[in-house]
Amino acid sequence: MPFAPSSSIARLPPYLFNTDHRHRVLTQLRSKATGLEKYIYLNGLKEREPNLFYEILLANMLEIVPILYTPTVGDACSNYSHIWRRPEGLYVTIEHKGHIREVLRQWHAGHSARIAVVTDGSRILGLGDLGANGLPISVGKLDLYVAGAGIKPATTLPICLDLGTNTTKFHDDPLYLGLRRRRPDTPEMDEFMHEFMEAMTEIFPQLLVQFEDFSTDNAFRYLDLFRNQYRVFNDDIQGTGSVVLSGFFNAARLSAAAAGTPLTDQRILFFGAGSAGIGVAKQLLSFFTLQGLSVEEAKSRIWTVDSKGLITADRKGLQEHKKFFARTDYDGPALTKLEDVINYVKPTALLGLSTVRNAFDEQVVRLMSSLNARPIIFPLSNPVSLCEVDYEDAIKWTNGSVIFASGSPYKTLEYNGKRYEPGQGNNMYIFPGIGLGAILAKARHITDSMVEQASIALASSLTDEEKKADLVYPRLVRIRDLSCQIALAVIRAAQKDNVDENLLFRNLSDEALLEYIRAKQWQPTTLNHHLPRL
Ligand SMILES: NC(=O)c1ccc[n+]([C@@H]2O[C@H](COP(=O)([O-])OP(=O)(O)OC[C@H]3O[C@@H](n4cnc5c(N)ncnc54)[C@H](O)[C@@H]3O)[C@@H](O)[C@H]2O)c1
Ligand SMILES: O=C(O)C[C@H](O)C(=O)O
Ligand SMILES: [Mg+2]
Repeated sequence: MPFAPSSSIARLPPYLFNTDHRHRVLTQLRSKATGLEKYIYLNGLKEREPNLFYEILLANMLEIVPILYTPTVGDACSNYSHIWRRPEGLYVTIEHKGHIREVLRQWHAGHSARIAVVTDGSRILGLGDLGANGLPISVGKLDLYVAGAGIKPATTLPICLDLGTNTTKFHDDPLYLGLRRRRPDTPEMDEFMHEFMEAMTEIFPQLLVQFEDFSTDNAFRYLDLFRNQYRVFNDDIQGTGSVVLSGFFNAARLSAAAAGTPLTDQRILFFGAGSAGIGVAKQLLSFFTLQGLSVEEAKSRIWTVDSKGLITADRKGLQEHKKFFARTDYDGPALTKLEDVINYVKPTALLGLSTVRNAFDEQVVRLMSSLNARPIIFPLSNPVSLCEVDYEDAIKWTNGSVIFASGSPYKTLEYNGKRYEPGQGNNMYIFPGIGLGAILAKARHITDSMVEQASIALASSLTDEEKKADLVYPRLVRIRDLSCQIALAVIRAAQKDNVDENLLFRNLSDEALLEYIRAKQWQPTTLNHHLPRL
């Protein structure tokens, strides 16, 4: 009789227990030729061995976050219909209108979701309307909730709303996974969104909803419509505002050390006036008023530019979200070239949220450098292929004086024998901590002051060593600790605003609450999980 293994253990290679499976996984990952292959490999690993996946992610944040998240997640979205392997999240489609509750109820069986990231795929990073291909954005943000804030994986819910797409090439792609139709008009979409939010709240009463990568008009409209009714926030408006304020605050401190300009005398030029640009401008305005400026004084420190040039109040047909910061004090000929705007404004800080690759060219960067001992230049558009200026060029053209943070990651580099370390001004530093704080406090709403306090907590978290290295953001490897500090600030702000339902925290000291938050963070279990499942 030939030998027949009687138990599954016999299927394991004999020396497996003496090898390090983590090492094997990293070796396999690193052998993949492209970012997209690495992305596919990691998501397969997450499905097969979730504990191992999160353990490896936590131990190798700098290497793995840019694969699961920005910039590679942008490639994953662009190609999602072609690389799709298995269901990874929930699709709610416009055809479900009228029975969204039932769709959510089906998903709910066995799931107790606490945080959902919801996109409608209409403005994925700077890549435009990707329709049903947008799901990986929600999946990637939730990977960071788990890794960065210690939210339990089983309580996360990635959602893509498939309302069609206006990118018609997808309608003709035989592999496209979504509905082949154009997006609905505003009244129909509003009806859908109201039904969706009502159903979400009914089926998942504890749920926090993060809106992600909605096109700008809808991003502002649904935030305004829902923020006082449900537990929601918009990451691109509020998360980005909060994270950029933190970096700006630390950058202003560095620029003040070189030029003596007080924080409230900074002159900030926004290149790009969409959900992100205006979200950041509003956050800065609010911060300036906390520093003692009136709203008018604070507004006078901010200039915005869109594809038509400097935004002025006399421009015809200005979109609603651009009106507040439109300048009333300029009546010359339209300023359409960035260099002309810079010569007029003389900014101390230039923030890019425009999706225009290389918009900060050599002339622009040298001009900023000629105006400032240490120019603040933040090219924040994602992914890296849409970034307004590469780090190396910004260093070279300012002879190393630039204070820099980009939306997508850049590597540390050497220039003239000195080491330079870039900042990454990405909302990934903020949303995990806001979510963690809001969930623990059982906050009914996400208030402005919760978002603002998150920003201040992040800005204040630089260590002495990080300050010495001229950093404007803390190192990403500390994200779990940073998320605890941000969550603490968010909980305290929720208490002040009386939106917290978990009243027990009110009696705890900051030290005790911080300890509690730390203890609540989910950890991948380390027992035996490095063995493949049989
Ligand atoms: N770093 C981060 O954390 C972060 C967060 C959110 C968004 N973003 C990035 O910011 C970018 C913009 O996002 P959004 O939601 O505001 O998009 P959006 O489409 O609403 O805004 C883009 C803005 O740029 C302007 N613009 C376009 N072409 C221009 C040109 N040639 N000159 C000047 N202005 C021009 C548009 O008029 C618009 O005001 C995206 O790339 C997104 O990935 C980054
Ligand atoms: O997703 C990111 O990397 C940041 C931001 O939310 C964006 O839309 O670009
Ligand atoms: Mg986004």
